Amino acid sequence: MTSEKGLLIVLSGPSGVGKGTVRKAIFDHPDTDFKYSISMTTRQMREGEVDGIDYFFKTREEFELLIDQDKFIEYAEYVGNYYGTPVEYVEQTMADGHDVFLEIEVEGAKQVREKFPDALFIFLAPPNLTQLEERLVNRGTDSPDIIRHRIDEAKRELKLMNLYDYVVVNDDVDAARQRVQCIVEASHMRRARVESKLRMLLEVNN
Ligand SMILES: Nc1ncnc2c1ncn2[C@@H]1O[C@H](COP(=O)(O)OP(=O)(O)OP(=O)(O)O)[C@@H](O)[C@H]1O
Ligand SMILES: Nc1nc2c(ncn2[C@@H]2O[C@H](COP(=O)(O)O)[C@@H](O)[C@H]2O)c(=O)[nH]1
Repeated sequence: MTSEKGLLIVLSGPSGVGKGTVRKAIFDHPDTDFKYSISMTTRQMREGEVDGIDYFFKTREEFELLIDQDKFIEYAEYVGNYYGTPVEYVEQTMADGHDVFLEIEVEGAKQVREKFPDALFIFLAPPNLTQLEERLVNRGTDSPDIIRHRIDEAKRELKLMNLYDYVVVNDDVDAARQRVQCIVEASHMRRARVESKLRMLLEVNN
């Protein structure tokens, strides 16, 4: 990495598209050296989830206090629960020179874009809506009502994919993992080129 500050990588997309699955494949891969920002949420813990690993689970009161204290770089209310990205971890980790990876929904990504215009925004898209619904049903974590709500949200979110730097279709987990890693690598190369050009220009002007 040539930049002192790490890159902020935002992976977003509708619920059930496979963001968590692709993220796990990325972090299980030996080439990956970025850090994952664990979000806070007020939703109920699912079977198998661990506090502090999957999320930091908070009550609504705790979360709202953190909002008042400006402790999030972004937060959103999604299908009845709050989700947010803790500011301290992200800023400190990037300042230490590490890339930070966020896996968040679309409204939160919009807020990150306003605060971090240099971040890299990747939209993970499903091959189609039928497969998206099948994935949510097969995952078996949500009631039919919640799945309907998430699909309604997905229809709205899919219309916003053109606001992203890249769209990756998750037709296959390993292929999607490779595409995301490639996009991050290309982004680093581009940053390095721009920085070296800038250095040259500054030398010429001095
Ligand atoms: N490429 C794929 N092909 C088939 N199934 C997939 C693929 N990617 C993920 N899945 C499955 O789809 C389901 C949803 O995946 P996952 O939980 O990773 O989605 P998500 O986008 O993180 O959802 P949420 O936003 O609700 O957390 C899981 O059961 C997962 O195993
Ligand atoms: N805006 C944010 N969205 C987040 C964050 N962490 C997770 N998420 C997204 O919420 C939905 C629902 O998640 P689930 O675990 O209940 O299925 C999903 O799209 C997540 O990516 C966050 O910090 N901010």
